[in-house]
Amino acid sequence: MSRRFEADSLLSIRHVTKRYGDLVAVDDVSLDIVPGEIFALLGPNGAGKTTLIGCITGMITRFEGSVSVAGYDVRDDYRVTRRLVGLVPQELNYDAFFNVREVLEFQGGYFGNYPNKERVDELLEQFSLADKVDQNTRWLSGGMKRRLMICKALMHDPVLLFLDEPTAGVDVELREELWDYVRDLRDRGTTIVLTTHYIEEAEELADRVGIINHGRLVRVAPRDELMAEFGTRKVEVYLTDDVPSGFVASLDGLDVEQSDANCLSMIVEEREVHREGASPVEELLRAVLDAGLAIDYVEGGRTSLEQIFRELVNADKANGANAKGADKEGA
Ligand SMILES: Nc1ncnc2c1ncn2[C@@H]1O[C@H](COP(=O)(O)OP(=O)(O)OP(=O)(O)O)[C@@H](O)[C@H]1O
Repeated sequence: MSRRFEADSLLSIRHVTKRYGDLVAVDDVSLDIVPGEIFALLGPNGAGKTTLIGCITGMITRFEGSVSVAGYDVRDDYRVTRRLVGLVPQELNYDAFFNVREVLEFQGGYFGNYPNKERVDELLEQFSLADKVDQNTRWLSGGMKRRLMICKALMHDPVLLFLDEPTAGVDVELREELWDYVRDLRDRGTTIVLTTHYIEEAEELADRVGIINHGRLVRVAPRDELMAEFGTRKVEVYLTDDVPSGFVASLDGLDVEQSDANCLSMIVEEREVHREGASPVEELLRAVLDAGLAIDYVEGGRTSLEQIFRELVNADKANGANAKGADKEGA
């Protein structure tokens, strides 16, 4: 059994490529997942997220490159890595005729752990399902079903948990509830990789974000770094009266627009907000007050990862187009 485990990398993905005929679903992906982090793999439909997870969790075994968990190769040492990894797939994956306890006990059985009443009770308690233990799974609410799937994936106490689109199609309230459970899991020591379409989900939960498009990892960065690099803030200053004519033109060096009769708006890059000295926001407010104008209220918003994501994906497309152009020129 081979084992090369660098302590700062629980999951090590090296040059993984998965082809389906001519389609390259995962294209030369290399990535390390650090113990204790929540990592969000963010990408549009068909980007290759589920395929990449399949290569790690043993659903897909024919791929180029290598993947190891805690130093164990997922193909050579699959018996070990299956115990280290848990997967919550997108679709419901339990027998609808079982009750809650039976679903979990059977799952424990796959890992030689049947019946494990203590583990079942512990998980049901942790995921607020204790009072549903004897309930038929068909009668659980959508949120309870999702929580039961997480419990099922945790029965063998994996160190690394994959959540494939954990909140796809769930309402906002339920999504926030599931986020709390995911954070709690991480706080208890489980390392988490989740895939999502929802930028908001990555922004809320992830320590680091990997953006995947057409099978390629376009960018991996700490969430806050992405926000600082690409994020912008919008500030709107509403005056009690209309903006006097000529006032906007007098704001030298400030990129301010009059977006309504009584409203001045400005887009500020995140790094400008935190620069040394007066920020553009402060300069605008000072100019307004110095001109003797009265402020009714001020509104502010923050651009989400959505915009960052679009910019990166567009940059990737442009690079791809350039590369194609260069290929043609070279041909
Ligand atoms: N078994 C398969 N045979 C052929 N093509 C496949 C197979 N599985 C996936 N694909 C293709 O591989 C590409 C990546 O699919 P994948 O499911 O990994 O994307 P995804 O990012 O998870 O998408 P989604 O967010 O919609 O779940 C898609 O073009 C998909 O059609």
